Amino acid sequence: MASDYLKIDQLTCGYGHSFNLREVSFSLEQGALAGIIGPNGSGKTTLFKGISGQLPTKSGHIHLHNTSLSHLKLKEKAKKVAVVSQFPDTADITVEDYVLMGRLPYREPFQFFEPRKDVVIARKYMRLTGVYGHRKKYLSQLSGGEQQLAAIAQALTQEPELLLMDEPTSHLDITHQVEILNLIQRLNQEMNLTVLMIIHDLNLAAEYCDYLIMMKDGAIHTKGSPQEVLTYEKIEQVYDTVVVTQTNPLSGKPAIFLVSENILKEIQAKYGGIQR
Ligand SMILES: Nc1ncnc2c1ncn2[C@@H]1O[C@H](COP(=O)(O)OP(=O)(O)OP(=O)(O)O)[C@@H](O)[C@H]1O
Repeated sequence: MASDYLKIDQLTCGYGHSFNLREVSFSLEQGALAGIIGPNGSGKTTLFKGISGQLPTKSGHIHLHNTSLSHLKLKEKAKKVAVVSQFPDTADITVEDYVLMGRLPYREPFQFFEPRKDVVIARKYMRLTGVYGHRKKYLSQLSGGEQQLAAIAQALTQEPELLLMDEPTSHLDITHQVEILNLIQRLNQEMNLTVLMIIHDLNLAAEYCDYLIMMKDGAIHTKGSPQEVLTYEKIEQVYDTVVVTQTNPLSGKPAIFLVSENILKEIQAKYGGIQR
C-alpha cells in the first residue's frame, strides 16, 4: 500500500527507565512532507533517534518499503536515509569536503578520491542551499545558520529517499527559514523525496507539512493533516497554553496566534473569558 512507505509500528525506545516512547505507530506515503511537533521533552528527538538508528529499538518495528530498517546494511541504509541533526558537526574540514562526505555510501572499497560525478552532485546541493560561496572555508568559520545549511547540503548530496531533519530551521533567520523550507518542499515534489522533520514553529509546520505527528509525554497525541491536528483545543491540551487559531487567507492552512497574560486578563475582566 502507498501509505506504508515508512511504517512505524508500536515503536518503543528511550533511555533506560528514565524516558521511553510509548508504542508509537504511524505510517507515511512516499513523497510525504511530515512534521513532528510537541512541547519540550515530549519525545520528538527520541522518536527521531529511534527511526535514524541512533537509539536501539526496545520493541516494535520500523519498515521502509516493507524492509525492516534493522535488516539493512549500514551503507544500504545510508543510500536511502539521510539525517540532519540539530547541532551539525563543526569538524576541522572545509565545507566542500564536509558536503562531499554525503557521497561516502556510494564509494567503492579502496576508492580514495571522489569521482567527478560526486563533486558535481555536492556542488549542485551547495548552490541550492546557498553555501557554495563558503566551500573553501572551514566549517568552524561558518555561523550556526550557515553550518545548518551545510549539513542540509551534505544530507541532500547523499541523494536519499527519506530525509530526517531535527529542527532544520532552528538557527535560521526568517528569510533562510522560508528559503530552506521552500527548497525542501521543491525537492519533495520534484524528486518525490520523503521528509520527516521535527519543527517547533507551529505556523511553519502548518504551512509546509502535509502531515503532522503531535507528541505529548512520549506518545502520539494526534496525527493527521495540519487542519486536523492544529485546532486550538488540541494545541491547548498538548502545550497547556492559550492560543487563537485562524486560517491563513492565502494558503488556507491554520495560523496560530499566542496571547499575552495581560491581554488574557483584560479579556477575562471585560468578557469573562475568550468567546470561541
Ligand atoms: N540521553 C538521555 N538520557 C536520559 N534521558 C534523556 C536523554 N535525552 C533525553 N532524555 C529525556 O527524554 C525526554 C524526551 O527528550 P527528547 O529530547 O526526546 O524531547 P524533545 O521533544 O525532542 O524535546 P525538545 O523540544 O526540548 O528538543 C526528556 O525528558 C529528556 O530529559
